[in-house]
Amino acid sequence: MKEKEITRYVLALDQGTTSSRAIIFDKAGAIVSVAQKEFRQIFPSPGRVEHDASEIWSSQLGVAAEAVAKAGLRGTDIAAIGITNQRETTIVWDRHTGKPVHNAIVWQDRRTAAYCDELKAAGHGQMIREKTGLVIDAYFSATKVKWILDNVAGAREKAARGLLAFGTVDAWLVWNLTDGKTHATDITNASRTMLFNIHTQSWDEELLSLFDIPAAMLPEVKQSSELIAETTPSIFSVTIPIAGIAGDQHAALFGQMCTSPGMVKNTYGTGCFMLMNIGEHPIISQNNLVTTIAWKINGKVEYALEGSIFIAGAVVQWLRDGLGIIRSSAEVESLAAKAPHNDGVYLVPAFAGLGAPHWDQHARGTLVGMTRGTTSAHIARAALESIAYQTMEVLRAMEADAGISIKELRVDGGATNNNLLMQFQADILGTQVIRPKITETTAMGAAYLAGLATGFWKDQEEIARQWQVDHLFTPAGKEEQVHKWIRGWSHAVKAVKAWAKLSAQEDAVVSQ
Ligand SMILES: Nc1ncnc2c1ncn2[C@@H]1O[C@H](COP(=O)(O)OP(=O)(O)O)[C@@H](O)[C@H]1O
Ligand SMILES: O=P(O)(O)OC[C@H](O)CO
Repeated sequence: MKEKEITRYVLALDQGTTSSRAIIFDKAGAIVSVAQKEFRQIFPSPGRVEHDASEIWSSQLGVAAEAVAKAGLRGTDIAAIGITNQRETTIVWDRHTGKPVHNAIVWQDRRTAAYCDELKAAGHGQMIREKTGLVIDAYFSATKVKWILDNVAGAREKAARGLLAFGTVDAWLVWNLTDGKTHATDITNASRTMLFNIHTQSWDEELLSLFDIPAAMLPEVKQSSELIAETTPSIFSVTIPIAGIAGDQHAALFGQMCTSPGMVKNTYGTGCFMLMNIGEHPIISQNNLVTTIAWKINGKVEYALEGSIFIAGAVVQWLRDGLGIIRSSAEVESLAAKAPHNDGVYLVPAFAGLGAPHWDQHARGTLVGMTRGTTSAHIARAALESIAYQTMEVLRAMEADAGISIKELRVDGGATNNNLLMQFQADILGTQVIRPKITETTAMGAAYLAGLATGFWKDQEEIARQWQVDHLFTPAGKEEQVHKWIRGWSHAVKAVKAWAKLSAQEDAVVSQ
């Protein structure tokens, strides 16, 4: 008798800034089950953001088990695991005990901003840009690793003796999934550390020496789609191959099937991250974007241009948790709709400085244009619009760098559920905004990368057929009006920068 074919699945672990998620996909690319757990955001002082790395691991492990159980599956049903993660967030742990020596320093954390200013003043910007594709900013991992080595008692000495390991969140998960047997990251995560040369595709000695980081701490760099390790049997009762890893934005680019040069996606989560596939030849941006590795598959590296916006969906969380004018993120849409126009009110949510294309570490959030008639609806609208305006600035920079006009923007992430925001986005861009049926593109990208490596999916053509449109937002703004709105936004950003400059000058005088 012919043996019944066993249906198998791919498990994606999506470790985000605010929650850990696990999603199981079947061969048709459909979601079979999802489990999610939020974890603690730790704000030790203004500008500092930390996570408890043990909580990252325990929440991720918990949701993985929950997703498998919810789908009624066992470990043997999982063909492969793909990992995708919040990027840049830095963890240093003791190789012997497996315990972190400090809380994870999150990508949003600004504690190394002053040191970054020193690096710029000392003229390292050009060299770092050429080698890593990045601009000097506290956002990337290098200065966070240095901070830990400089500030945790005994850490520098232990690191020099090879007793400490550094990793971004993917490496931390791999270490724990393999019970400390594998210390590895993938090339996309490596490309966000500011220690990795994206041209030679190796850790860079000059950068390691500049930041005084011992090479012995670094993980091995793997492709985004290959057999990286196997999980320790105690987790799922069997060993499962970890066969795909990519930073969340790179995974989303893949999950959106932006696999040809010129294709662009924007993810609207805590922050907004726009990536454009630029193919096999890295372009160094002339417009303050960063160049990053999109993925490495079958020995071939492809690159992307990226614009990172630090505060997007987070501005909605601030309306909910900080101002208390909405009870849930979803409520922002109906509140904003009560104000048909912004009536001149602009919110620039530079709570963690401004990312691309401004890169102003000292900028802070600003609300301008209020009158006695301003209501919470105007503020909600201004908050949503700020997400779209910031996206517009990045898209224009990308068009200038690539020398093309972008005709379609594929979108995903939590805030894309907001139709008012998506329509406004299309209006001010004059570009079609396309929301796919499955907006879990990050997890999907990680699943695809893992499934391709193990032969679960045959090739990229097979998975490209699975991508489907849910909604297409067509620009409907009147040109003159749109120009007026955009002018208002530009003035608001100028105000933020002027304020940041004045406060930086004042700080300098006070500290003299
Ligand atoms: N309907 C909505 N309108 C606007 N923002 C929303 C809406 N629903 C969720 N969000 C925002 O989206 C973010 C969550 O999206 P998600 O993709 O899960 O983010 P992350 O992966 O960064 O944790 C939150 O910041 C939340 O405030
Ligand atoms: O966790 P997200 O989705 O907010 O993404 C975080 C980014 O990877 C930071 O660069």
